[in-house]
Amino acid sequence: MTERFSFSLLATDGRARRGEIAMPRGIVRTPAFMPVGTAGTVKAMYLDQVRDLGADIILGNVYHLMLRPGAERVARLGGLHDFARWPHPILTDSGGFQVMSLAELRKLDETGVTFRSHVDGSVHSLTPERSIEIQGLLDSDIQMQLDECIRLPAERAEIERAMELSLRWAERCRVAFGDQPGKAMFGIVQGGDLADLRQRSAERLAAMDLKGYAVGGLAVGEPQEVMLAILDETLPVLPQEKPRYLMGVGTPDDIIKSVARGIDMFDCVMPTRAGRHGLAYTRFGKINLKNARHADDPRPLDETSDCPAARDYSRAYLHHLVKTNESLGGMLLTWNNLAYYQQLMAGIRAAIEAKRYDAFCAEVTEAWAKGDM
Ligand SMILES: CNc1nc2c(CC[C@H]3O[C@H](OC)[C@H](OC)[C@@H](OC)[C@@H]3OC)c3nc(N)[nH]c(=O)c3cc2[nH]1
Repeated sequence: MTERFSFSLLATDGRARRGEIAMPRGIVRTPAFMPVGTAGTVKAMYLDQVRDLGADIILGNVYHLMLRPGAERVARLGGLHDFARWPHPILTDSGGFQVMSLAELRKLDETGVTFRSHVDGSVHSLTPERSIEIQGLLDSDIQMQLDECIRLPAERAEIERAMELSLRWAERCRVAFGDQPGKAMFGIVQGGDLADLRQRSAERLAAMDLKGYAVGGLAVGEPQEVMLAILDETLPVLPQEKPRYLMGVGTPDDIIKSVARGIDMFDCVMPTRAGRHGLAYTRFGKINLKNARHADDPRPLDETSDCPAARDYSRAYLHHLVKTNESLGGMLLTWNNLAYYQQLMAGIRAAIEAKRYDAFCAEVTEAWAKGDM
């Protein structure tokens, strides 16, 4: 067991990287998909199941947890790991994105952001220092800086203002985080869709010598090719020996294309949220179990899978559960979807080790296109 946070590159294949993040609570195999555990729970899953699927790390969220049950209360109860019974690594987002997307009546200035809770209208404020303090109270292993993620399209002046503010907040978070050898604080690259601002943001964050870097401001509705072009411009400026985390991404296709450009970590609500809405992610692409064509189909989603939700239940039964809005429908499809995402990540890691990543991408893309009619 290691006392220090460290990242090691084990293999590369082109710009794709196979690595490991080591910290006191465990090892994260990269490229990694991090199930979203917003309020200390991966919705519709037992965390033992999440672990059994191969997840090395899950996400938590300052915004949700500071509102309910409150960061000081979680700290009094032993921190998020004890509270949620997840003894492995946890990464927490800083709350900035959620304030901009969920809260009402918010005011943002140099000091931070003041907002009304979307839950009960109570007024709260988040500064860089308070966000890091909350993440410390949660005992989070990887803490994100407070940043301002703006919606695209936006004027250059607005993108530059938010990017520069996020850089000043990164420095304040770095000071507030201090020296915690077993934990990490990641900076978040902003700069919208403007290559020169993205590179300036990445260079200034790289100069802060942080333990890892996220690429933010993406997966906010822009076309995939715009996202990938921004990665092509931004990643070469970030240090090769530090982990890179693409926030909020994405579909299986987003993931394989972003790994090819040098991303190590991903998070996305898609597999869990889609599962609750009747959508299954499989080796054959997406299957919408609401569709009547499944009503008499005795086949499981994927008889070759080692996940019971994919292997042991007929599509007819899953269709029935989804149509009758039974809780078990969302539970089984979430289980299936997270299993598929972790199987995809395991395949990605093995392909990079075997230096056959391009062939792997061609194989999975062909299988998605062929479907399973
Ligand atoms: C979807 N596209 C997407 N998500 C971005 C998140 C939030 C990730 C966040 O996205 C949900 O919150 C809303 C998740 O909860 C539902 C959070 O999980 C705990 C997750 O935290 C890492 C970003 N967070 C920050 N701090 N900065 C960003 O620029 C940014 C960009 C994102 N794009």
